Amino acid sequence: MKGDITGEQDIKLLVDTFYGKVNDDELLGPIFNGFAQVNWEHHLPVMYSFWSSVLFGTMAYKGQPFPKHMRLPINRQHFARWVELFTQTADELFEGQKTQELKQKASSIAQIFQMKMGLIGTIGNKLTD
Ligand code: HEM
Repeated sequence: MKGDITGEQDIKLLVDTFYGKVNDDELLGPIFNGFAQVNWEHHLPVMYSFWSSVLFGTMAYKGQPFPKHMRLPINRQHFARWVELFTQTADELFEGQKTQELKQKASSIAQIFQMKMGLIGTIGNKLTD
């Protein structure tokens, strides 16, 4: 039986598994590894601290997530794939209240990013395809 997300080890497993899928994905892989040339040794620990701050209020993450996304060549399809892979990863590994919270936070942050980028209007109200 799957358990819920309870601490740092679970977050590490989630993040590592998720970015493993991102790397293999034909839509998202080239954004991270081609366009943005992400340094994974740096990015993964940043993401551990981001999610532990969001889920457990650890305040380990001090950055500002949105600006890094502003200039990426991404549209609603990229965000839909990101959310799909993230949700899939969470459901494969965990279940429970924190897991629900995680998936909900991820999709609402994805919505906020898309609104700030002008890709969608208010939630669920698309401006363009
Ligand atoms: C199409 C969707 C997305 C793409 C292609 C994407 C791509 C990226 C890239 C290229 C970086 C910069 C890595 C670096 O070189 O430092 C980054 C950073 C980050 N992303 Fe995303 N991202 C996406 C969606 C999201 C979403 C939905 C979230 C939150 C739920 C998120 C959270 C973050 C955070 C916290 C950082 C670290 C910012 C920092 O350095 O402080 N991303 N992302």
